[in-house]
Amino acid sequence: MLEEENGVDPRLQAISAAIRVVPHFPKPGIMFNDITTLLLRPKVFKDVVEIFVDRYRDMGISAVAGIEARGFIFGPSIALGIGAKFIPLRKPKKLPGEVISEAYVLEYGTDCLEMHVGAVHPGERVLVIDDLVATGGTLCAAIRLLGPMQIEWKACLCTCRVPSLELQNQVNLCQYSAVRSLQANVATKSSTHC
Ligand SMILES: O=P(O)(O)OC[C@H]1O[C@H](OP(=O)(O)OP(=O)(O)O)[C@H](O)[C@@H]1O
Ligand SMILES: Nc1ncnc2[nH]cnc12
Repeated sequence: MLEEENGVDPRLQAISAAIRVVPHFPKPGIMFNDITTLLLRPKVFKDVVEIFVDRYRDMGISAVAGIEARGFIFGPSIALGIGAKFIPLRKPKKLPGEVISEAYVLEYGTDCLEMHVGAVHPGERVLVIDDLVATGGTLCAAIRLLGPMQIEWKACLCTCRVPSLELQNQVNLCQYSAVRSLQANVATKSSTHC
């Protein structure tokens, strides 16, 4: 478990500091949170995975769904750490089998997520992983995609939250965690509905 100083996990500061913020990328006005700088620091990268593995192991989670592309960086390690399968939620026209799709609006564009039919079964406990939440549009799309599957439980995890943006209402109703949030601390919101 975590060694804590004043109730705050000391790893969180290092995780927050390792994420580079690049102004005006990919468009003027966007403060881009670049997690590639975190990936260059193996200890910090490992800490991110371990924080989520520690939190979600032994909770009967059978599947981790990672959102392309950056959810593929953290998701598989977390899945292996908790002994779950990994389900890629991919961008359009990448999956060869029968898919279900969900379109969504981003801070700087629009996109769509797809999942193979049969990847998850009713009653499974599923964790959704991405690198960060900005407007929450992507997480909402993942939740909408998984919604009809009648899964028992879902949570959305991210390494950081872009603090200047208001989350879409649906994400505020989701359970999500952000290592870096307004307080540069772990933020967790819970609800049974999304
Ligand atoms: O909360 P939101 O406003 O939806 O934004 C967050 C999403 O945006 C980024 O991905 P992006 O769509 O840029 O794709 P990428 O992972 O392929 O770079 C990020 O990895 C999240 O998936
Ligand atoms: N501000 C941001 N930084 C990094 N990735 C993002 N995806 C959407 N908004 C983003």
